[in-house]
Amino acid sequence: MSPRTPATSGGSRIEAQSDLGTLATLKRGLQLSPELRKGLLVTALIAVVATLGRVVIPFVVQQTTDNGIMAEGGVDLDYVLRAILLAAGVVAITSVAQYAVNVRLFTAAESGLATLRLKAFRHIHDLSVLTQSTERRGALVSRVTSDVDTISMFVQFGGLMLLISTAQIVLATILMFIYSPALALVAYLCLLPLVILVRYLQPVLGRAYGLVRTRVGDMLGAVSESIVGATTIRAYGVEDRTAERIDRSIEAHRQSAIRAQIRSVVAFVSGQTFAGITTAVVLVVGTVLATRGHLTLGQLLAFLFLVNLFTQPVLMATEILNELQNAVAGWRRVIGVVDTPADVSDPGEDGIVQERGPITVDFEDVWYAYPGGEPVLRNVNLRIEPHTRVAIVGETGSGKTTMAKLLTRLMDPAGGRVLLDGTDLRRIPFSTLRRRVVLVPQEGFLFDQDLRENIRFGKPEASNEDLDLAVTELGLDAWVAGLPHGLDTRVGQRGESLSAGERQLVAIARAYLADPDLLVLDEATSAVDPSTEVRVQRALEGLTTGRTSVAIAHRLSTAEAADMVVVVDQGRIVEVGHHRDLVGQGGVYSRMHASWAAQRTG
Ligand SMILES: Nc1ncnc2c1ncn2[C@@H]1O[C@H](COP(=O)(O)OP(=O)(O)OP(=O)(O)O)[C@@H](O)[C@H]1O
Repeated sequence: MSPRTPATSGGSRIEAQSDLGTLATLKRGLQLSPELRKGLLVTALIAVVATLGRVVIPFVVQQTTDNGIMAEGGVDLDYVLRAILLAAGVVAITSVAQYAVNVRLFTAAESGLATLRLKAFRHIHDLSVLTQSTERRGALVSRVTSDVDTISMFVQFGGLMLLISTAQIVLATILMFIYSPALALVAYLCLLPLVILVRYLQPVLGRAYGLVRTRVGDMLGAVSESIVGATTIRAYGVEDRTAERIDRSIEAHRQSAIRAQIRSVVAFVSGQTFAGITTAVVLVVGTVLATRGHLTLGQLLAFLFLVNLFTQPVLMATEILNELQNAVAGWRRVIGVVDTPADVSDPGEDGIVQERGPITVDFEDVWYAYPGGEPVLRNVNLRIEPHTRVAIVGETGSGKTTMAKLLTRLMDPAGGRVLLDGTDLRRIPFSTLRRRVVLVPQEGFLFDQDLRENIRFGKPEASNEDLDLAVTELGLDAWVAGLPHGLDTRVGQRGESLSAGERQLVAIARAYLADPDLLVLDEATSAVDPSTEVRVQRALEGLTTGRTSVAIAHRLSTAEAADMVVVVDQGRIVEVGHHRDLVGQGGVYSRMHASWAAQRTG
């Protein structure tokens, strides 16, 4: 990429939904959940058996009427009895078959959708932090929970109905044409408007249900954001405004749901009407044909049953289409996640595995721009030798954190390369990279477990002895001993029962246990009390000693203690050197340092 063209890179957006058509969506959905396809043919065959039973009943009615009740020489009771027994047997077989179809679909649906959930969750983790942040967390959660549920509902109910209905229509049609092609044609003609209506309503319903799914996502997004940000909301007394936002999203969902339901009710009622008309017309035409001798009484009765068998699925079709549209909308949104390309991809086995040891870092003509924005890093060239403590300083928004994100490969540069021991980061497998490079963010995330497990995140296989040793070496033993249950003290959700400074200590201990070759530190800006500050500084000292480290320094005391200070200004490196030398140069750093020193003494 030419350095002169504004470089935009990183984070592909998570699609609100994939733009695949209905059939393509179903195909991709089945591809993602192979369990849904497995054994489908057998299930379809059992469904045919289940339907066969339903079609046999009108046939038995016709036979019983024509050859039993209307038999020449009076009612043939023996014949009627045998026919009833046959019908009972068929009903029993039908029930067993229907049960089997249900269970098979149910099992396939649950297994297939569990796979889909798993794929979606894994993929969300593969996406860069930038891509993830294009969507609110709650909305992402809704994609793997409620959207997948709509698919499940369709596969379990709609799928069954679809299989049975198709078989029912085919078998009923065959029997109708055998009895009377003319009357069968009449029935078909009557139902034609209904088929046209269903085709017209399908896209309308699709759009309506797509909107409902989007609104569910919005609603969950608003609610989860308000829960996560509860402290800030309370602190600024903006509960009313937040409640209004949630009310609005709930109201928008209510309206879209009602609109979709009204459309589906219209579809259902029109279906009912056409079905009624069909039965009436068949009855009238059938009676005329019967009186003229073209149809027996038994055939006419059977026809009425068959018309019912025929209209039922067409009626159900609107409901099945509802569910299908709902499921397709859900599928599209899940596929939108799964098919978002991972912009930061793991080279895996094709990558270059590196041994642990002293590490050299190079930024080679690195450019970066957040999607749609101006470059925030331009032409960055930097070499960091092994065992060097580097402090990156600069005004807020100058691009320091962006450098850290590129260095830990949370994002890839738009231009240029970041190299570890001469190898492009993009060619190093994640497993190697995560072992060699560790980022200590400003606010490390603590899980609702005890301190021990939180620290162990740095190295899951670490023993309790390793943990105790790490705590002692970092000079944290006195602090741990002062906690109610020592290392077994629970930290609460996101570490809320610890102070900001204590959370930093846990993050430092975690990184120490991980023992990386390169440490990237985003220095915390939150103020902590003096005694914790001393502890944090001591622990940081222990953590960075003998290691290559890059600290995004918010306190210039960190820069004073560093081996090398890198000064960033508006996305460019403007000065590099030791604190001592830079202060004397009268440049950006010396001005920053002078104002910082004045603030401290003032
Ligand atoms: N996710 C993002 N999307 C779009 N722009 C971003 C994003 N993150 C940062 N920026 C922009 O990129 C520029 C550099 O940001 P960066 O976080 O690297 O600055 P910084 O020097 O670390 O600032 P600070 O000292 O305040 O942490 C800023 O102008 C910021 O607004």
